[in-house]
Amino acid sequence: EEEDTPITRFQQYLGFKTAHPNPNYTAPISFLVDQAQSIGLTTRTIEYVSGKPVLVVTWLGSDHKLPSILFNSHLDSVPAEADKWIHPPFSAHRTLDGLIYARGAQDDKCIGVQYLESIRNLKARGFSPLRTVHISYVPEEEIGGFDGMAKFAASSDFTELNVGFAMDEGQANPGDEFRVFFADRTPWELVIRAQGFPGHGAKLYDNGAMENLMKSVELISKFRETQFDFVKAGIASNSEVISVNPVYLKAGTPSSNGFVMNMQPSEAEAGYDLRLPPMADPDVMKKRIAEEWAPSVRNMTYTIKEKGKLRDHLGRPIMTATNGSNPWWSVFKQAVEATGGKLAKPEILASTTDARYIRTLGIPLLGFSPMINTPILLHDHNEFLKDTVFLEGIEVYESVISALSSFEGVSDQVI
Ligand SMILES: CSCC[C@H](NC=O)C(=O)O
Ligand SMILES: [Zn+2]
Ligand SMILES: [Zn+2]
Repeated sequence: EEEDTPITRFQQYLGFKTAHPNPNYTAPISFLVDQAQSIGLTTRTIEYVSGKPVLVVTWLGSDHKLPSILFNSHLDSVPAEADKWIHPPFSAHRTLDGLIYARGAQDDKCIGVQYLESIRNLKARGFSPLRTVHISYVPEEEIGGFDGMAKFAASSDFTELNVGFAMDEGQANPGDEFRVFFADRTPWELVIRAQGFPGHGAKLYDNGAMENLMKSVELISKFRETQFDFVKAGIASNSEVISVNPVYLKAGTPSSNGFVMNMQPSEAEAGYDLRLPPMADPDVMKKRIAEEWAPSVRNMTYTIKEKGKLRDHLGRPIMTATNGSNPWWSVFKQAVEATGGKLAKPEILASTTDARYIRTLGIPLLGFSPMINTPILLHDHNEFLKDTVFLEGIEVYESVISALSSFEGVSDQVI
């Protein structure tokens, strides 16, 4: 006889092969639709880009005029190198001590199932929400969300949801406090290119392309070091500084067995992953790139692809307040504390999620994945989540969803 419990349902969801570059979106969506309908929730699937569906699950509140609450998660996962895992990454194998191994166990299939399981329990207890609760399942987050949340957030469907407050994924904590995130860093893809005189490999001369590029590489490494030093000295956390990491180098004259070794090439380029915290000044960064990292006097050019915005339409850094000015913050905080949980100091997320598309609309959003006493394994080999941690997360969401959806708002504001 097949068991059907929150854990086996989690394992089922983890079994779908949702890794890039060919994520299966149909199977997990039909599973989620079945789950949602069995709980008595309505579902709607929308394709803004063909083959890349967005699922919206809805639990209607008693007051349709009040703004709704949205819980988001992504359907897709990063790839996994199966031969480097102790259990196959889509087997969702559960060890005797309760560790469930799967790509996506932490990032972020846990919350996708916990949202539904907590509503199942709230319904069973007879709870009914004042505000409407929506859960969204979006594709393509791991590759930037451009064909997923970016399109959804820009749609009239999204506007019609009338979202007043939203939650999205966060990260695990090896310690015993729940982490919560009020902003994401913004990614820039930076490519710097150098041109220079070609010449014999034996010749010493100025203005070779490689030489020009290497000067920039050194300058960028120095800047990277100054930022990293703030972290090492404990002055800032990883996500509060600007990170710049080289991700590829491209140069050389190809030959049949590698590269021609006695030619200095006329072109060379390097690619960087750059992340800026919301307070960073994008213009200062651009000036540094133009004047120091890729100056035309050294025959250099560059391209920056900004994969998100740092400022909203009023020029304010895109972040959610975690103080008295944001009433949702205290509702959330109290709901977590009501379960006996402790919240860590709110943080900026070092990486980037779909949360940025929602915050950009001016909607307050907190990143949160209730996983304490858990090593941070997202994008790593042997990603796992302990069964008891998963189950405790359901209880945390019961408290969070019931509190947020019951929040009447503050007297003179419709929030
Ligand atoms: C260009 S946005 C990239 C989004 C991606 N998100 C998860 O890892 C990240 O690299 O942070
Ligand atoms: Zn994620
Ligand atoms: Zn991820």
